[in-house]
This record gives sequence, structure tokens and C-alpha cells, in this order.
Amino acid sequence: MEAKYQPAGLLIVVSGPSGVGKGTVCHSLRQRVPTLTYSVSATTRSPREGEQDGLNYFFKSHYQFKQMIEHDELIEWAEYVGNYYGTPRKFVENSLAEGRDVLLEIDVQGALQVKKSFPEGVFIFLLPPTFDDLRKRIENRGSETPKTLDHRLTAASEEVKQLHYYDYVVINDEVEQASERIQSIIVAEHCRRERILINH
Ligand SMILES: Nc1ncnc2c1ncn2[C@@H]1O[C@H](COP(=O)(O)OP(=O)(O)OP(=O)(O)O)[C@@H](O)[C@H]1O
Ligand SMILES: Nc1nc2c(ncn2[C@@H]2O[C@H](COP(=O)(O)O)[C@@H](O)[C@H]2O)c(=O)[nH]1
Repeated sequence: MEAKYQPAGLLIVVSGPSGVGKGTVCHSLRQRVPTLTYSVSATTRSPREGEQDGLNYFFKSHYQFKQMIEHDELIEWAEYVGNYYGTPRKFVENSLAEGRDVLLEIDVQGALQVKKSFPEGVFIFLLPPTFDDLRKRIENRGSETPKTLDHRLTAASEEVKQLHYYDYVVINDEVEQASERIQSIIVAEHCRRERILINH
């Protein structure tokens, strides 16, 4: 029997300002859609309490991160508030080629780089209900000093200006509602791609 053509997986990029709830919403989304493959990023930031190497991030020294850049091991990378963050290339490319849908949870600078090399990706901007909610969420997380909180909020006001480059905007008012909306976007994108495949 002839082997069935295996289309590449969807690259789903969830992005938005720090503290909007990307991690929380993506966690809920991964429970709804267990077949999603999550890309673990590399970072030079120190682990927060409870974060595990290889699970939350691959924690790297500045030297190791620079080596990854020089060896073209990242599909994108960005400096964000004094630390480097990047998406390992091999894992993403192999997973897509095997037909798996891959989820990236990255900042806005990184998402815009990915859009250039993977224009067929699905780009979703997560927004807080208000800027004040964003501040409260970061404060309540307790992860920042007053200075880094301020830097993250300044970055956020610049990041929302890039919203028009994205395919979808989802407001993270209620976590479950936001993750349900992203699940619907994924289903709709699969249907759209089916149509394109049938037309060819
Ligand atoms: N819909 C929501 N309503 C209220 N609080 C929320 C909501 N979504 C997330 N939070 C809370 O906001 C804080 C920030 O969420 P989270 O860490 O998921 O954001 P993030 O966008 O991944 O941040 P970063 O980009 O800095 O990693 C957490 O304390 C989380 O529990
Ligand atoms: N460009 C990239 N940004 C990333 C990546 N992984 C995470 N991030 C984003 O960085 C900020 C800060 O994260 P934090 O864990 O220190 O709060 C946040 O917006 C993340 O989404 C990545 O691989 N590339």
C-alpha cells in the first residue's frame, strides 16, 4: 500500500508581554490538547524557585548561549531585560517534519523573527484585560524586584505596538476561556490547511 503523505505539523507561537499569562494559559492549553509538542527554550536567566532544567528552560551560561548562537542552534533568540532567551532549532524542525504541532511560548522580538523564517506559522498575541492587570499579575507572581518589574512594564508598552503583525489576538481575562480560544484557533487552522491540501 502506498504510504500516506504526512503533512508537516503546525507551528503555533503564543506571545505577548511578560506577566500576561502565557505560561499559565499554555499549561491549560497543553492539558486540553495533549498532542501539542512544547518547545523548551534556552535562557541565561537564573532558575526561579521550583523551575527545573530541561522542563521549564534549558538554563545556560552566557558562554554556552553564545556557542548556541554561533553554531546556528537557535531558530530565534532575543535579549530580554538583561538575559538571553532562544528556541532550540533541532527539536522544533524535527517535530514539525514528523507532523507534530509545536507550541512556542516566546517574547515579541522572538516571535517576529520566527515569522520571517516560518511565515506559515500561527501567531497569537495574548493581551491582558488592562495594563493595570498586567502590573498586578507580575507583582503577585513575586518574581521581580521593583527595578525589573519596571523594565518589564516598559517593554510591555513597546511590545503591544507590534500586535498588528500577529494573526490572532486573545485576551487573557479568564485562563480557561483564553486556552479554549487558542484551542479553537488550532482546530480552525487545521481545517484551513486541509482545504489548501485538497485544492492542490
Ligand atoms: N487570567 C488570569 N487571571 C488572573 N491571573 C492570571 C491569569 N493568567 C495568569 N495569571 C497570573 O499572572 C501571573 C503571570 O502569569 P505567567 O507567569 O503565566 O505569565 P507569562 O506571560 O508566562 O510571564 P513571563 O513571560 O514573564 O514568563 C501568574 O502569577 C499567574 O498565576
Ligand atoms: N525570544 C524568546 N523569548 C522567550 C523565550 N522563552 C521565553 N521567552 C520570553 O522571555 C520573557 C521573559 O521570560 P521569564 O521566564 O524570564 O519571565 C517572556 O516574555 C517569555 O515568554 C524564547 O525562547 N525566545
